[in-house]
Amino acid sequence: MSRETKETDPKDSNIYNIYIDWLEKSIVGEYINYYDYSEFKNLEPLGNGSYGSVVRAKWRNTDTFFALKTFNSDKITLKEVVNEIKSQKKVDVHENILRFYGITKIENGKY
Ligand SMILES: Nc1ncnc2c1ncn2[C@@H]1O[C@H](COP(=O)(O)OP(=O)(O)OP(=O)(O)O)[C@@H](O)[C@H]1O
Repeated sequence: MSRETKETDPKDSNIYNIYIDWLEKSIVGEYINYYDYSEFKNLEPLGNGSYGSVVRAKWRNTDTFFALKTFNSDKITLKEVVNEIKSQKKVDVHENILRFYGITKIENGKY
């Protein structure tokens, strides 16, 4: 299936809306912390994974640093972002698993 066909397929856009709804309801219901992207400063690249790049960022005027993971929309669907968040919540009881703090939205509207 070509990319164009995929994007205009109403079935796909319904699925997309289901995941956008899940994400936005989780943010509004405060099940997931939402950080304004403008609160992150001093962005420095950390590495690249199969989903996209990871940067180190300073939060507000604190000494707290976060690793911000971005998802390339051409490689991953929103469904996979949501599934990653759900999986992370199930396994974050282990000390070797990085803690998931929350989500932000970059200028182009991507989470
Ligand atoms: N919390 C972190 N602190 C420091 N570096 C990190 C952190 N998270 C990710 N990185 C760096 O970014 C790279 C990419 O991370 P990412 O989680 O996207 O992928 P991965 O775990 O390496 O592999 P995959 O994409 O297959 O899950 C890592 O290999 C690492 O170098």
